Amino acid sequence: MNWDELYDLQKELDEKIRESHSLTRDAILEDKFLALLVEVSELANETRCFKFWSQKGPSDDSVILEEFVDGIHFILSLGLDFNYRYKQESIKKINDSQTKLFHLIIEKIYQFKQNPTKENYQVMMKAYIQLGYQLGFNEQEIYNAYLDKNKVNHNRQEFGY
Ligand SMILES: O=c1ccn([C@H]2C[C@H](O)[C@@H](COP(=O)(O)O)O2)c(=O)[nH]1
Repeated sequence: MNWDELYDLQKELDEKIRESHSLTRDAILEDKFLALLVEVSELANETRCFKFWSQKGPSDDSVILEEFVDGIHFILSLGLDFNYRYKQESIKKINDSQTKLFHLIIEKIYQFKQNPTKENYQVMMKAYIQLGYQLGFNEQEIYNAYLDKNKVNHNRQEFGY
């Protein structure tokens, strides 16, 4: 994965959003953390992994992948706010349930919010990618879906989302 390319694309999008809504980084930081938590919850909702009361299966992979890359957007964006970049690490697929991995990523997001170090940023992104792998996506799929959604986000800003 070419992470530098993704950070550069995210930077362009974030700048466009901040400029068109006349916002500063500081003013939106708390909202951005909440946005990330909401995206993680929307993702969980599409997987339906926690719906022990229901027989219905998960949404289509394309829907789940789009939700997943919404979260990637916000994690990249937080990296830009703190001037951190995720360094590619080898990630082993672990056998924990999806529910466990959702709890783990939520913990790591709060850990980073409370103590925004470079190490905690790395751990947060790693936990998120691990979740993506567990959901069945590979790097190439995540990369392509990020590019597609980034374009959608640019269009939305141009057409008054
Ligand atoms: O500063 C921002 C604000 C939003 N988004 C992107 C991330 C998600 O892909 C999308 C969220 O859009 P909703 O569909 O949840 O409105 O916007 C950014 O990349 N940067």
